[in-house]
Amino acid sequence: MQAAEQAVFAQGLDSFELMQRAGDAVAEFVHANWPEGSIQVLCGPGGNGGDGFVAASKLAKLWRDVKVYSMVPVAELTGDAAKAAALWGGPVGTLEDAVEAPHDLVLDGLFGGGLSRPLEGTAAQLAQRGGRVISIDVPSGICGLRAKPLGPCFIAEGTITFAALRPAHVLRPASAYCGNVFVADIGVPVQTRLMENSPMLWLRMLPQPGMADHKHSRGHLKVLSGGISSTGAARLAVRAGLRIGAGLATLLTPPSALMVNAGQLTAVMVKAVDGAEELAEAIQTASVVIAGPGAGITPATRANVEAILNGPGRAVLDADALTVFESQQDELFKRLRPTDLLTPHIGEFNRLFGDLLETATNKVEAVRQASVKAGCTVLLKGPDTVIAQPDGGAVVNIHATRWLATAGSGDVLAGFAGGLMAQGIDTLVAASMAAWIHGEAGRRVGAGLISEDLERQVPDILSALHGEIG
Ligand SMILES: NC(=O)C1=CN([C@@H]2O[C@H](COP(=O)(O)OP(=O)(O)OC[C@H]3O[C@@H](n4cnc5c(N)ncnc54)[C@H](OP(=O)(O)O)[C@@H]3O)[C@@H](O)[C@H]2O)[C@@H](O)CC1
Ligand SMILES: [K+]
Repeated sequence: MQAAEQAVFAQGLDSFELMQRAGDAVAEFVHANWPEGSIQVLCGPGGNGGDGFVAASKLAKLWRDVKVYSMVPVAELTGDAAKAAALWGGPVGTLEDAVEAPHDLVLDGLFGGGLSRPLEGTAAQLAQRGGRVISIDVPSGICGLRAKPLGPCFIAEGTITFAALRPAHVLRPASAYCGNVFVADIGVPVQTRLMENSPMLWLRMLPQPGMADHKHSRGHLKVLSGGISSTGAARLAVRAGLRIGAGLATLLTPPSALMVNAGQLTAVMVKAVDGAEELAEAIQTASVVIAGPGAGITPATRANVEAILNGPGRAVLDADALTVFESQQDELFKRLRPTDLLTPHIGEFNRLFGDLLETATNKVEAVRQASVKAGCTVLLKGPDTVIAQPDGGAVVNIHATRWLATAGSGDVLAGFAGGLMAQGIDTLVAASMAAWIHGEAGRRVGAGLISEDLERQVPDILSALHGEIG
């Protein structure tokens, strides 16, 4: 049982009342989205099956052609599931009966939050049968908390869950089995610390200049360039940061790469810095400094990161700025400030945080634990990008496209985050905005995307978002 639900029961709200609300919401979800066809309702032995019985009763009242199959004989059901089964006045078949029975849709109410082991026997056979499935809470066979299948599992077109998303609804591999996920409000006052990224979370905080603003009041982003043969990554980041609204953007470059950088930048300023001491001086006026893209895994990069973390601006550390601390993570962690941001991909994450992805319950927990270790916000890039801050707040971004898996894509993301942070946005919020806008830009470009294309999508995306605000 979810902690929030337990809290509600402690307040005296009846668990069967919740089950009835859940089952009614399931029926409405099914009827609204799959208005035609006969429905085979599969009910398990616990609460998930109870929801199935309630939903079946309601769907029958909506004149739907419903047949119900229960994993255990109704007489053996106990508690709320037994009460729910009593609401259903029609015949109840066995799961074996369901295997060959004709139907158009399956409503999967076999197991939800109480799945404790892989599906076996007829349940496993039904899961692997194929066909159109709508799942209650999670597709049966998926562990909602660990966000992965325990064995055979249903593949749903749609999943309806209650009160709040579970990790399985947004994290791979489980999310791939859920189809479209709908969260029904059943009156549980949830204070979830896990959110799916969406403009709804942050639209009103999206920065836009006021009439009295000028370039100096909109934040100064500084990005550290790599050496002469690896300058492109930092340019991608700095242009992305300027485009997303930082008032000023400066590329800090080794003197040897000054000409190559200066030759390719116009609105972005370019300043030569030779070594960590000069860097420390150059970042005194920075709101945010980005380091890592193209930096190189060298003692110089490490000295530069240390200088940045001693400076006044917030830091966005990516790529080599993370890898350079591979065998001395604590040297990095002790310097990070709570408002800094790390943006590792999975390899960089493992180098910094060891086997957290293996040992934590799920990816969200792994990134939460990483953010506690680091003492700042951590964004783990992937098809399900997870952003977490040390107090447990976490956002998962699934607004993306596979075309974003290309060179330089992460540098642009770091630039978006840094550019938003430079405008004064809270780190977790800025990272969430950046991840969503990055995904949206990728979707707009689609096939053939190269990272240079992403920043060019920003004006239209920002206009659309600001249009929503009015
Ligand atoms: N909590 C609430 O307030 C609300 C909850 N709601 C609903 O309740 C659901 C959670 O209910 P639940 O806790 O009864 O768990 P559920 O998944 O139905 O079944 C557990 C049973 O299955 C058994 N079992 C497990 N794995 C098995 C396997 N592989 N093969 C065979 N058996 C297996 C397990 O047995 P055991 O592990 O003890 O041996 C136990 O008997 C939740 O997902 C939502 O739909 C809504 O009504 C809203 C209000
Ligand atoms: K289910």
